[in-house]
Amino acid sequence: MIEQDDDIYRTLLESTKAIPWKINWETKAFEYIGPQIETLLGWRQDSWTSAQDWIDRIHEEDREQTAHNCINLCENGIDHEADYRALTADGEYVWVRDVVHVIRKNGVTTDLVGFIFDISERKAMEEALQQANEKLEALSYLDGLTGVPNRRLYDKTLEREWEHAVRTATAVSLVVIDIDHFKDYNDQYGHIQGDECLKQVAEALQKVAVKSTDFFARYGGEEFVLLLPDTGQDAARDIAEQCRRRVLELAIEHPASTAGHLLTISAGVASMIPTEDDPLDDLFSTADRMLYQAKRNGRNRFACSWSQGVARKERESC
Ligand SMILES: Nc1nc2c(ncn2[C@@H]2O[C@H](COP(=O)(O)OP(=O)(O)OP(=O)(O)O)[C@@H](O)[C@H]2O)c(=O)[nH]1
Repeated sequence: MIEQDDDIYRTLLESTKAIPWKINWETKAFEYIGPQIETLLGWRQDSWTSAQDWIDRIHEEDREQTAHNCINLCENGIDHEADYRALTADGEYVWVRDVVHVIRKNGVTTDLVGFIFDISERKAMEEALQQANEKLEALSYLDGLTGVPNRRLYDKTLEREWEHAVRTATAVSLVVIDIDHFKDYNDQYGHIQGDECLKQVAEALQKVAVKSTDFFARYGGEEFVLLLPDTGQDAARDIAEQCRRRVLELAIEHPASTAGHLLTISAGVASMIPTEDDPLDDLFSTADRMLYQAKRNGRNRFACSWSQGVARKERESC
């Protein structure tokens, strides 16, 4: 009767997808492993002789941590699970989950029994999900219309660069750019052509950001920002002038503009060597104030502010 039961248990164990195994903890020898292991990994059932075979067939990157944790937990009599990539006989890897039960006698570990599960499908799904999430995350930092970075990424970048400038006592500059009389452009040509115009302007302005640390973004509406780390007032002024010229060179007709018959931009430039006492908002609010000064003084121009500590110098260019 007992022998018959053994047969039934064996048949049951060997017909499941979970692969049963048993290791003698003292000798570290495999006393049993289900024949399904051959289907999953290609290694013959009788090739699993010792725990070292198991360790050797773990992916190099997972091996040390998996083996170390497992040995530790087994010695302390703690049941556990481990996910790792198992080597197949033809050199591929399959994600598996090992569920380990520790058998102890008088507080000493004697045997381990467990099941190996194929979790490769779930892992593939997790990886696809993670890739989709990363793609979504990247998209969430781009402006849908122009494809350039958006305000969200600008805020993040500004924070990082501001901290860098404070820490290294280096200059940081910001150019805030606004298309002149864009409402009139939309009114004359319609919103769709207005969108096209925004795309063209974004593309032209993005090309001005040549240094790897320069960061260009659409701030919102018809307003763009160019953040220039490690850049003082003279270089920032040159860059603002380049922005103004690049947009003018697009030669987009805008007869309703008071700044000429072509589409133009105005810009405000703020440059500073910030200290810990300066609020982060200072850079934008100063550049924005300079932008409105440029607008007030006739558009198609920029105005600059340079500050270090309490000293502030402002000037206008056209
Ligand atoms: N086509 C289009 N228009 C936009 C978009 N975002 C903002 N605008 C338009 O940009 C215009 C901005 O107008 P205002 O803020 O009055 O400024 P302005 O007409 O450019 O005048 P100044 O800035 O003073 O030179 C508004 O008409 C908005 O509808 C967009 O994504 N597409």
